[in-house]
Amino acid sequence: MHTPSPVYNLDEDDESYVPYIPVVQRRQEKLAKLSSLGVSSDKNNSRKVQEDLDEREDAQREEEARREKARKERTLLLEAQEVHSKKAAEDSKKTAGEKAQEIDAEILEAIRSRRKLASDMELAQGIQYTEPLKTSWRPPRYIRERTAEQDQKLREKYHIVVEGEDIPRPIEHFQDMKIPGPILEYLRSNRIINPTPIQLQGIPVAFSGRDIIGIAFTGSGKTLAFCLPLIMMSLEEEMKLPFIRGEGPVGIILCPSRELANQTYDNVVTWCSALAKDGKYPQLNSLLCIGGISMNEQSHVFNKGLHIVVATPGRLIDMLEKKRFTFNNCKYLCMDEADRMIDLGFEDDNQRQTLLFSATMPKKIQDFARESLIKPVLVNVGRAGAANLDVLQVVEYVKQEAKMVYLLECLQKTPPPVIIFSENKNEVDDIQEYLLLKGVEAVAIHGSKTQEERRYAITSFKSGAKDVMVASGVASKGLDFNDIQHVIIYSMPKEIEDYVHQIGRTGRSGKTGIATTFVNMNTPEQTLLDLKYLLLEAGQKVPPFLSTIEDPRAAQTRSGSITGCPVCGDATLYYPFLPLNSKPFEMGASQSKSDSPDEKVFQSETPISFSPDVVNQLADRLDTPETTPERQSILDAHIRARIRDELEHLKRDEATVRQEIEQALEKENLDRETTMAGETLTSSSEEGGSESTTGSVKNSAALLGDLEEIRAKIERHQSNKKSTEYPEVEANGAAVADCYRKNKDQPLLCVSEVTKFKAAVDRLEQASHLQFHLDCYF
Ligand SMILES: Nc1ncnc2c1ncn2[C@@H]1O[C@H](COP(=O)(O)OP(=O)(O)OP(=O)(O)O)[C@@H](O)[C@H]1O
Repeated sequence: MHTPSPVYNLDEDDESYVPYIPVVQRRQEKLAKLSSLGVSSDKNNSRKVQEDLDEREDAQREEEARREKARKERTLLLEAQEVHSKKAAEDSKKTAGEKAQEIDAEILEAIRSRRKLASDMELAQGIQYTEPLKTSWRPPRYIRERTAEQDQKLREKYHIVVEGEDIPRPIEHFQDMKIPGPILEYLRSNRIINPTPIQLQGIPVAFSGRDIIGIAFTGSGKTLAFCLPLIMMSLEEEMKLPFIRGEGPVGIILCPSRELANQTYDNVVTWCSALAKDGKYPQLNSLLCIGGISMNEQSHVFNKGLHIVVATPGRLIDMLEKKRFTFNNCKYLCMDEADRMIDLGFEDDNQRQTLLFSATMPKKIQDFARESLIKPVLVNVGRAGAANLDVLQVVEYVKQEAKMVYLLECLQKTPPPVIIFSENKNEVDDIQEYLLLKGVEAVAIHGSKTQEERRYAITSFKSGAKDVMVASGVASKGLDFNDIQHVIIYSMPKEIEDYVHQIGRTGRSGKTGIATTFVNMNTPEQTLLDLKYLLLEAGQKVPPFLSTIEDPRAAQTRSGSITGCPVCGDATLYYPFLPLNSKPFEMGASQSKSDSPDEKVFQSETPISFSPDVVNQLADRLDTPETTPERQSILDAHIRARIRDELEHLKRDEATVRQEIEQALEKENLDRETTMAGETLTSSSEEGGSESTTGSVKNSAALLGDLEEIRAKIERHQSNKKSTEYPEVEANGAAVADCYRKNKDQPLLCVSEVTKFKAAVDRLEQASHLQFHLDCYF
């Protein structure tokens, strides 16, 4: 059978025929459609976005232009004010401690980031010198044969403190230092006969090729201590093989100001000329390398070999960059007033001796220097940063608007020459102008004056043609003018080190001088505190407005984080360095008796406490007393005078206390008798009869505790065998103990009497403690 073939009706459904499209294909088509729709909407979107962006860019551009315009219109002053107020707002949120920490961190970071005093070549080649420079100098035999104890005795005699390995011996006479005869003669003709303490230890150290950190007070002869070794080293080199053009320098002395460099250069030239004068020794050539002068003027020096360069950092770096000279032969680098380190980036690989000298040297710089130098010797005459004791320091409160007028009055304290310091250049000009108007022969010097003006000011003042020099900080470091009688600090510098340098322009090389400082509301409190401590340390009078300033850090002392006595660490005592009852110098009528700071301090019942800094300063001071026996005796006299005053006060106090105690006891007995009599008379049950008594007396147990404490103190005081050497203190102690014993069995004292009694004993203990240590050390 035949199966019919399928019939397809092609015509019928032709129109409505929809060919089959697989699902996958359909989905793809749909997706394509959707995505094409999407693209077009994306296109629309992106156009929109682009427009937005353009708009935004335009707005930004406009804003930028507006800001630029505003920036141009704004003065620097406004910007500075803004930055300042922003910083002030930030600062106000910080505590004093945080601020101090920040400053410390900044200093440390600055120091850390500086390279050590090694040359580029040394650093690149990894060369590290570990031994000091070798020199041919040796002290005479009799000095070499001295024992270490003898050396130490000599140092003690001159109050020199040394630190370091294998320290060269001190030498008491210039002749024994093997200094050439012509120089010795020249020094003698200028009344430089015997070395000062910094010289008698510093020069042998430098002659031996050792690195040195030399610290000694202002005007104590540091310049000679570092110039002489360089002259000797140059002489030796020149005598070995004469220098020719392009050779040298042998050494360099870096100074912080042009004026100081000039002065040091003059000294070097004079000493070198004295050396060459009789033809026995060659002429050594020196170059002054400072800003503000044309180096071509010194082309004659460049034409010969160069031995010594005295420079300020900026010009020196400039000269090195221009390769006017190199450090290929440089063996000696000295930084005068080295309380700021600089990095010169030497490019040679010479071994070199480094010397740092200053009257003030922050501990951090000392530490850094010790790390950077090779087996350095620290020669310390007096505490770094301490004021020269030959300067009488007077601090006066003068209102800002009254300063100028008072200045005239102040100038009459001494005859000329007088230096007036101000921190502000405009103020320097104003003061000079005012003085000139008043007929005072005054010159002025500050950083904005031309080199010619600066030179004129210095020379006319030095020669005595002008009586007064008004100066900004520029002239404060190192400048040595003849016999300045009086330094007036018109505006107190912020840094106490600067103050030390400024007052140090007077009282030089053993002479005495006066420094008057104006302070007022504008002086920052921290500066005033530093000043107060410095005055205390130097045994000077502290005016009332300074003595009442509280040290915020003192709270730390009270909280026990700082020990009381810097010598023995007795934490039970606050260490009132001195209650200032003495007047080492009488300064006429500048202060009336009624507002004497001394009384104010003494009246205060709370012991004076000191900041860590001061405690350290005191410790340093006790460890490193002053230089010469004369200075020592001045210091001793001041301190002893104060202690005597303190003891007098104590005695007076004690007598009053005793009298008051007796009166209190009498009153007590009387009250008791009256009460008892009243009780007997009334025979009533009233218990309020003795209320007046019980109200005024302290609980017996507590009182006994107080008395026990007093007794323990007195016993401790008396059992201190060494204190028996001080009969005054001892007698006082005995008197108080007696008073205690007398009242021991009748512990019904008024609370206020006990408090007074305790305070007297405390003060007695402080005084005896103080005297004990001072006597041990001074
Ligand atoms: N051995 C000495 N005997 C007497 N006078 C000296 C002696 N040495 C230096 N002098 C004189 O002492 C004065 C001060 O010296 P110098 O300028 O070197 O002091 P300084 O310690 O560098 O002071 P400053 O810290 O202020 O720079 C100078 O006039 C100097 O001539």
